[in-house]
Amino acid sequence: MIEFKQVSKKYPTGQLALYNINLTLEAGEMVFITGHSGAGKSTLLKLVAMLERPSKGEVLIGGRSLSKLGRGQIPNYRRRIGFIFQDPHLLYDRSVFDNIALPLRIAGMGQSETRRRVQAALDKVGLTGRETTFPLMLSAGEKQRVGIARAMVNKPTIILADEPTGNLDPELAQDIMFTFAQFNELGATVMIASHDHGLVERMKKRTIVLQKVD
Ligand SMILES: Nc1ncnc2c1ncn2[C@@H]1O[C@H](COP(=O)(O)OP(=O)(O)OP(=O)(O)O)[C@@H](O)[C@H]1O
Repeated sequence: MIEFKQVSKKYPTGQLALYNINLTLEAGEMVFITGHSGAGKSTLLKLVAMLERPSKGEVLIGGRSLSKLGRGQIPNYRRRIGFIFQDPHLLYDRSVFDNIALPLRIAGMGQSETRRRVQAALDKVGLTGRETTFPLMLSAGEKQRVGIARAMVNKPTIILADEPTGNLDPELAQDIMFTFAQFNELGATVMIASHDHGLVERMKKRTIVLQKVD
């Protein structure tokens, strides 16, 4: 479902981030991407999200090369993707509800459907009842959960997470990984970049190790 065919990525600075990557993920799979700092984990995820483009080779989703997507099709494609970063970048002057509702409002969704979807997302990340709370009142783990709910509220078919537990203590980190596993069980394809080897091992999922290109 997600395929990398002989993909290399060189940044305009001349830095080669990925070299000749071949990789196939089945629809509904959950994989971890590990490797040392600078090995290209973030770059790999960015290529799937079309935040970067390959310098060589191609990335295919459902058999279709992303290079064939017209400019007008890119927003629609991105709506199928939930991207979670190490820092959830919440809006601090908006409530938990409004933070999670943001992608739906941007997509022009009506109020009652928005409310229903936000409630469902809150429920999935275990934050029911916190809708009116402001981010400053939340713990680091709760903030990350709000970020996850915001990424999930559009019901993405692909979830990309870049070091989503980097700032969290081990117990919270494990919790967050189980939350991703739950979304995976509901059918989403999940790719998580992490350098926490212990945590990745405990999750017992396929692990792809990237080597730094010299
Ligand atoms: N926008 C950019 N411009 C130039 N070089 C970049 C850019 N982004 C990443 N790189 C370089 O590409 C290589 C791979 O970076 P990337 O962030 O993908 O690795 P990573 O495995 O995610 O690293 P980390 O674990 O430290 O986040 C590194 O050498 C990095 O310096």
